[in-house]
Amino acid sequence: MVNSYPQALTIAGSDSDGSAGMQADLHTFFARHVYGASVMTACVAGNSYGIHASVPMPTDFIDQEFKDLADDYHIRAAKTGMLADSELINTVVKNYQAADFGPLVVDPVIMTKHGNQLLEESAFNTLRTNLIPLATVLTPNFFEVEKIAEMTISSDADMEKAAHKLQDMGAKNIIAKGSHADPHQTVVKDFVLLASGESFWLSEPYHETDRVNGTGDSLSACITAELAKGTPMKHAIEIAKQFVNAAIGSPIEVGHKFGPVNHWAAMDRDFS
Ligand SMILES: Nc1ncnc2c1ncn2[C@@H]1O[C@H](COP(=O)(O)OP(=O)(O)O)[C@@H](O)[C@H]1O
Ligand SMILES: Cc1ncc(COP(=O)(O)OP(=O)(O)O)c(N)n1
Repeated sequence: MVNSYPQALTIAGSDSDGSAGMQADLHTFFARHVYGASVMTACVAGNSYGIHASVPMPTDFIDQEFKDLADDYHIRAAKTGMLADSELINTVVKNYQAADFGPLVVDPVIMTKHGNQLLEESAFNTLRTNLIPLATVLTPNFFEVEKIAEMTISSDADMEKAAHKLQDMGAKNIIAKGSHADPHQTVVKDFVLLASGESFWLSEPYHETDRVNGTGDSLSACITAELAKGTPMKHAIEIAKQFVNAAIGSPIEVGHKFGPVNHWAAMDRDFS
């Protein structure tokens, strides 16, 4: 007997320490029982202390990666991660539009939580005008909400207003991730605005740990995996929030500083 698994795609940068980027996406797809394919857009060299070098992939190589997958695989959902600059964003937009890869989850990776800039400032407008309108789901973190919506967020009402601004830019569903900068907070809450207009806050317990590399990638990859399985949007987002929380809540010892989340802890859990 040949087993069959839904196929999902990550269009992202490779992170050499395995904690974030494409590697975190593929770990997440595996943990959610989805087959993971990848279009590599860039390579970063780094470890748990940070990122130390980065190179973009040639655009004709990216074209070939898309072509080879489109010719052979049945991708049911895709996500974007690090896209580095305007040229790479436009290459990905062109190829995604030509392919039939299902819903698109856009993680608008601008900067890591440790301050490494992964998208050139000059590409922000291309992100806003060319990629965000294609997003079935947009998953900005607190900093990215402020940057993309061009607003300062200092209250829940600000966050809700910003999410509506992002929807006005063309993204269908938004999960605007809240701040977790305060070590005394007890919960981390994200604002969700669905295409239907329904909106709500999702809360989970705050875990005080340095092992949080790849949280955003794992959240967006989990949404992508669930969409590839056909899980309805609201439930896909709810599962992803619980999945990431479980992965953060049970740290593993990898690296000496800011380590990865633990996908094993979240594997095969029945999130309702
Ligand atoms: N220390 C933490 N405890 C619990 N949840 C967290 C913690 N850090 C991040 N999260 C959650 O992980 C998800 C990814 O968010 P975030 O880390 O802000 O993304 P990014 O990696 O894009 O900066 C969000 O749902 C956020 O609330
Ligand atoms: C290659 C690569 N892509 C993305 C990231 C950032 O990952 P993300 O999960 O959005 O953020 P952190 O939680 O790692 O800050 C990365 N580091 N490398």
